[in-house]
Amino acid sequence: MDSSDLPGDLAKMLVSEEQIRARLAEMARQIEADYEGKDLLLVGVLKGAVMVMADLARELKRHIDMDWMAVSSYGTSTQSSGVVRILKDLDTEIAGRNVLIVEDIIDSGLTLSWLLENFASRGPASVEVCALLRKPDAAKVHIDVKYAGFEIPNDFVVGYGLDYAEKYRNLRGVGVLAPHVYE
Ligand SMILES: O=P(O)(O)OC[C@H]1O[C@H](OP(=O)(O)OP(=O)(O)O)[C@H](O)[C@@H]1O
Ligand code: HPA
Ligand SMILES: [Mg+2]
Repeated sequence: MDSSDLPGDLAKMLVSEEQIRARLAEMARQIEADYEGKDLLLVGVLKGAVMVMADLARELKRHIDMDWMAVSSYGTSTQSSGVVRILKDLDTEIAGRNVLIVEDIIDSGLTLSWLLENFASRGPASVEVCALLRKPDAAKVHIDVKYAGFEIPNDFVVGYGLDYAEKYRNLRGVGVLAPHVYE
């Protein structure tokens, strides 16, 4: 599906399915090299990170464990509420583990800053972040991202896991949502 399948809803496409696939493959090679010989637990942040997790995990040619945390701060808005709610906690203990948090996007950074603090208190061996998208101009807090896919402008985007009011997550690429949809 591309913007022509959703006339009017997307102002423009930003990152294509093919660009995402190629970038995730590059990131997977880096991750394989950095964690060679080490245990690795991928933690996906539901729901947005479902697509990134599915594609990144299948690119990795090594054993991994997977777990999920569900948090939400956007709800049906295009602005972060600033309040991160845990909807589902991890199923596994992360004490002593090498954790790689897998995210679709770092926007204000509030979700990850909260998650990193939360995880630090559980005594992991290491915690790093892998995010497909990042909006440098929207950052309210600085997040150290070890694996970053694409830097994008400060517009509300949808697709490849990212939603507006739960819709558009199934688009294969990422595009800017046309303002008339939410204004
Ligand atoms: O850097 P931030 O400004 O905190 O924004 C990033 C977070 O916001 C989105 O989640 P959302 O709260 O929309 O939940 P969802 O993944 O279920 O859509 C996205 O998936 C990130 O987790
Ligand atoms: O631009 C965005 N789009 C969808 N969800 C989001 N969550 C944070 N930023 C965004
Ligand atoms: Mg959302």
